[in-house]
Formats: sequence, structure tokens, C-alpha cells
Amino acid sequence: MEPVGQVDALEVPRFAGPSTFARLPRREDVPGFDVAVVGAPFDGGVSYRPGARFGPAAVRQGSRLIKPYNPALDVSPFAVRQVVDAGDIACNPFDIGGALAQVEAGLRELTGDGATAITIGGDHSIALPALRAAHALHGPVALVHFDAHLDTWDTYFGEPYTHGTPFRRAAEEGLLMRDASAHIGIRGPLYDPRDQVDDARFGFTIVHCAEIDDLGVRGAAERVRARVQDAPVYLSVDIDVLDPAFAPGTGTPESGGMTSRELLGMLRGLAGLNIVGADVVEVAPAYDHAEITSIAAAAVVYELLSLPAKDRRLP
Ligand SMILES: N=C(N)NCCCC(=O)O
Ligand SMILES: [Zn+2]
Ligand SMILES: [Zn+2]
Repeated sequence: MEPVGQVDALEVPRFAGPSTFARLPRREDVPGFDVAVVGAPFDGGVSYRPGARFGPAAVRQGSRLIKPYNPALDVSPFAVRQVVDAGDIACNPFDIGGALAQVEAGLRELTGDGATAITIGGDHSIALPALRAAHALHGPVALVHFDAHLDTWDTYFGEPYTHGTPFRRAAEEGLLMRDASAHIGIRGPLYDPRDQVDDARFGFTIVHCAEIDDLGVRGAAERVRARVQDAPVYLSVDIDVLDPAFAPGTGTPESGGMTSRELLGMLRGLAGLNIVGADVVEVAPAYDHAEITSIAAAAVVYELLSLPAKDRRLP
């Protein structure tokens, strides 16, 4: 059966009707699916500005202009696989551990029959249960992590589960392959020089944001490809990897970031990797202007949906 695609924007105006991601069908509207876009509206792990709980709704709204054909990768991602919007996972806003368990259970349920999920956060703490769910299916994964921040810190106020700590927990829990993961876009002040030593110990290499000036987008993508090779990849995009000019609507903005063109170009440069799961997190729409951040995040999700579709082209 042909996949059910988007509502036709030449028949029903883009601004009309329900706000599913890219105006795709809801999970319950089709018999089955290959890929689910799902919201994890939880922001109980933030250290600064709150509001990422409204990220999923804002990214859906920011996705209304997306069209079916992606010329940059020469694919029609919604024609070669059934992509659905699976709604939001209900997350307890008063219980971090409970919310993370709900995200893990929600993702396991969605992906148990071989589908993949792209999760829209929510703050970055939701990447930990997403990695747990990916690990349950694939074993240890290579993490490709776009962010201004390392997010491998230990605790905040003594708390282990926060948006600054998911990848330390993931390494401790054995969810990551040894020496296969990479951070891209890192910049800004650290707490201590040892932060980077700890980070390396957890198996990460860093493509610092300023290095992209010298390596170029293609060179930076090459470094990531060489690092992960054919490992199962979990791809996590903290929208604050973009400069605040390109993503003002986020909780912990850092000056001197990537342009959205660089980020989209780097994602396209990762076509062919074995991506088993992904997220886009930290969109906090209360700080956004003119949907700049949510449109960028929606474009990131679109590229993520296009990457595996590249291998599944219609004849
Ligand atoms: N935005 C994320 N995920 N992490 C930022 C942590 C910044 C801090 O140490 O407060
Ligand atoms: Zn960040
Ligand atoms: Zn982060």
C-alpha cells in the first residue's frame, strides 16, 4: 500500500486544520507506520530558562510549510516510508525519574515492531530514556550529538537526571559504544578544565564549533562519519547548537554558534549512516520570535526523516 502523505497544501491551506508534524497523518489514521514523530513535552530537567515542554506543539506549528520533495537529498521522505505523527508521550511534570520512564516506555512501544522514532523535546534529559529504548533494541550505540554543551556533567544540586547530564548517565549505563561518539558544535565556558577530560573518558570526540570554520561543513561531516563508521547511530540535536540568531527560542543560549545552513548541511553529510533513532530538543517557544527556532527545528526533523529515505528511493 502506498504511504499516506501530507494534507495537500494546494487543496487545504497550510494554515488550516490540525497541527500534526508536516501535516502528516496521525498514527491512528493509518494501518501501520515505518517512522513516528513523537513529542516528549517535559522540561523538568532545565538549569535556566524553562518552557521546552511547549516545544513539540511549536515544532509542529513550525512544520506547516514543509513540502513533500527534498531536492537537497533528492528524496520524497513521505512517499517511500509511512511517516506518522504519534502525538505526545504523557510525561509527569512533577517527577523527573517518572517522566523519563514514561518516555522510555512510550518509545519502546512505538519502536517494538521495527519502526523508528524521532522525538521532539522537551529538554535534553529526554535523550537518556531515548538512548535506553534504542539500546534495548540495538545494544550500545554511537551517539552523534549536536549541541553547544557537552551534557556529560555529573549532577546539578545533587540531582543526577537533568538536561546537563544525560550523556554521562548514558555512558555509565553502558548505552554507548566505546570511542564511537562525537559532539559537534561545542562552545562556551565550562565549569572546569576537567570537564573535557571527563568527557573524553566517556568516549567522545569533539568537533568544536570554531573548528567548523576550518574544516568546513563537509570536512566536519567526514570526521563524524570516520568516527562512527557503520555503528548503529543515535542522533541528538540540541537546537542551541545553532547561534542564538538562528535559535533564540531555547533555554541555555550560547553565543557563537552554527548557522542553520551549516547544521542542515552537516546532517545531509551524514546520509548513509545507520541511524536507529533521533531527537530534536530544547525548543522553548516563549523565547522565540517569528517562529525562527521552531521552523529551524522542523527543518532538522525533515532532514532526519530524509536521511534514511535516501536509501529507499522509489524506482
Ligand atoms: N541545554 C542543555 N541541554 N544543557 C545545558 C546545560 C547548561 C548548564 O550547565 O546550565
Ligand atoms: Zn545545549
Ligand atoms: Zn543539550
